[in-house]
Amino acid sequence: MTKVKICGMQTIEDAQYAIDAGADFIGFVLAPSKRQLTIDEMRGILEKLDTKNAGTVGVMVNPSREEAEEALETGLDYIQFHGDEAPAFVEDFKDHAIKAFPSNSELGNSEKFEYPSNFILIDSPRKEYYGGSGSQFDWEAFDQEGLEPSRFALAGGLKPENIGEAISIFKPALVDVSSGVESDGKKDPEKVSRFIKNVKEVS
Ligand SMILES: O=C(O)c1ccccc1NCC(=O)[C@H](O)[C@H](O)COP(=O)(O)O
Repeated sequence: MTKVKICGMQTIEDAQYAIDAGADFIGFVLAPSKRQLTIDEMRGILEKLDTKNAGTVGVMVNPSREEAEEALETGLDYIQFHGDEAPAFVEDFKDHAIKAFPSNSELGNSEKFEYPSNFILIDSPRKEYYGGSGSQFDWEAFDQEGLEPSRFALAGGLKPENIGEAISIFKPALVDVSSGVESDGKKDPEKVSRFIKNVKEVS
């Protein structure tokens, strides 16, 4: 079954709602973003959250080794490396790593899959920030050759209305959403529930 990550959590209530609605992973953005949290703010949420049914992910862009280690020390399960991190850097966080690439990355799929990470996430091209744009990339033009299905994660403009089609095209192991489950810039419980329900229905 396709797993679901709901990203861009900013409050305990939103994070707990997503977990209780069936999210497999919840994400906190620790990089420049309209959703950015400090490590201390994220720690404050994690301390109060019942996370036994979901993995927790901190999204970082080109962090130093010390910053990534500090984030993991809060009890996070994974760091999502959303910048231009090298394979050797990600290797040091093996078993706790998701590596993201924009769909227009110059790296071939086999080079991406050489990264020693739990998931390889394909997101839309970068805009103002490195992720969370809410834009869908050209699914038909994207070459899936070389993608390793058990580690392939899909993001970029996903929403309750298009997630069924996305799963039928890509058959990803994980789907990741932020903007598509928001209204007026805040997580919308109805959209979060509908997104998760639609994923479970088709996978
Ligand atoms: O969400 C952000 O604001 C963000 C900013 C900088 C780097 C990464 C960011 N998000 C990472 C995610 O995992 C998002 O879920 C992913 O980019 C998809 O976002 P969306 O297109 O809004 O669903």
